[in-house]
Amino acid sequence: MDLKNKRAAKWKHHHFWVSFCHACQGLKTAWKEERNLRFHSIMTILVLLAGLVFRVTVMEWLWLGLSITIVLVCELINTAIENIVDLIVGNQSNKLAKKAKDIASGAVLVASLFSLIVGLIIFLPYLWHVFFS
Ligand SMILES: Nc1ncnc2c1ncn2[C@@H]1O[C@H](COP(=O)(O)OP(=O)(O)OP(=O)(O)O)[C@@H](O)[C@H]1O
Repeated sequence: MDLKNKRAAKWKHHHFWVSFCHACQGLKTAWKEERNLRFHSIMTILVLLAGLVFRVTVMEWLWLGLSITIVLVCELINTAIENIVDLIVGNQSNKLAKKAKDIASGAVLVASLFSLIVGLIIFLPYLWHVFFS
């Protein structure tokens, strides 16, 4: 094993709970550092409350759950990509860094638009019922 592989092996943990704690630490860091993630999390809580208030069906819960999960996962991957790009280029302006970050943000945008459409399809009929019937 060469020096590089030995160093990599130092960080390797094969215990499930150690990996689980690292994943939780990652969520905590992302929550602390990413304003957008906090915004999406607050939206998630509002959507879950709306689901409870309107007593949405099981199928609707599944679509809401899928939409929320896709947005949060994209936001976490976007954050990881931003950190990797910053690690590589630091404070320097770089065309490829911009491209990578913009594309990662694009993924969050696509997921958010999908969630918005799902939310409108599910909640508009309930709102219509409350206000117009
Ligand atoms: N090193 C860089 N070189 C050139 N442009 C950059 C660089 N870093 C960031 N940018 C540009 O600035 C934008 C914002 O980058 P930043 O790292 O602040 O992410 P952010 O504001 O957290 O983005 P997001 O809203 O997607 O989470 C990027 O999408 C990119 O267009």
